[in-house]
Amino acid sequence: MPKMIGLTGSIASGKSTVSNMLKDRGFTILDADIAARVVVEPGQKAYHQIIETFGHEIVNSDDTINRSKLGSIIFNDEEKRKMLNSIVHPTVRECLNDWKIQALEEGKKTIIYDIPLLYESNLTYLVEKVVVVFVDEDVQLKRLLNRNGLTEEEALARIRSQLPLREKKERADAVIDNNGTIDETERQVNELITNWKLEP
Ligand SMILES: CC(C)(COP(=O)(O)OP(=O)(O)OC[C@H]1O[C@@H](n2cnc3c(N)ncnc32)[C@H](O)[C@@H]1O)[C@@H](O)C(=O)NCCC(=O)NCCS
Ligand SMILES: Nc1ncnc2c1ncn2[C@@H]1O[C@H](COP(=O)(O)OP(=O)(O)OP(=O)(O)O)[C@@H](O)[C@H]1O
Repeated sequence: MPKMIGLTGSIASGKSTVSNMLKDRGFTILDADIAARVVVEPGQKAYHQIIETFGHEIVNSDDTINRSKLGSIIFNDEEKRKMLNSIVHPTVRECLNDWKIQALEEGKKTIIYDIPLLYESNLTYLVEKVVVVFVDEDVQLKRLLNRNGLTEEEALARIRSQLPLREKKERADAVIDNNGTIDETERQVNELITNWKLEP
């Protein structure tokens, strides 16, 4: 049985940065954000449910979901966020499970779940150990503003829609501090691989 590892953090804390480093070293990453994009493509079950719930105004002219519009609705309204989660999350779990089965068939020694809402959605049962990618809130806000072109108010609403990152840090089996340079983060990723004896 391979080692099952959870990789989490909060919005813009650096999960993708760390998971790309792990991918470069040959590790298999099951990415919940990617799964959440696949399951809302036109024709998929969740796609129709989202339109029934949020209306045709969140559909682009090419029939895809307008993620920016849907984001501005759900990050400002907890009830609507819960509605979207209840549509999307079950199909995300199914998608991740299909990918896991494939990775098992391929004989991988380590399977890494990259799940931003690992703690919020009580998914820790999927993994043996959790690593949290941590940044201070001011760094997180600055990086989120730079990356997504949101207003400060929109960025803060996104940060507050998740469990505080310091609480995730307290629950973690290991923490990667991503406040510093990319090189400093890379060094911690290498240490983690050594300490946990991880092999692809
Ligand atoms: C609202 C949507 C359309 C916004 O899309 P957008 O392309 O702008 O963002 P993206 O999907 O890349 O998500 C960026 C980050 O936002 C955070 N986030 C996304 N959804 C949620 C949510 N429901 N609750 C809290 N944080 C969330 C995560 O940290 C994620 O890494 C999209 O995030 C979505 O469909 N969310 C619901 C599914 C979900 O919960 N995904 C998270 C992993 S399962
Ligand atoms: N150590 C670092 N130094 C400078 N910039 C960084 C560092 N780590 C990440 N970034 C930048 O910060 C932003 C957020 O990082 P990343 O996309 O990896 O976070 P994430 O946790 O995957 O985000 P999300 O959950 O929102 O998708 C990106 O623009 C990334 O290039």
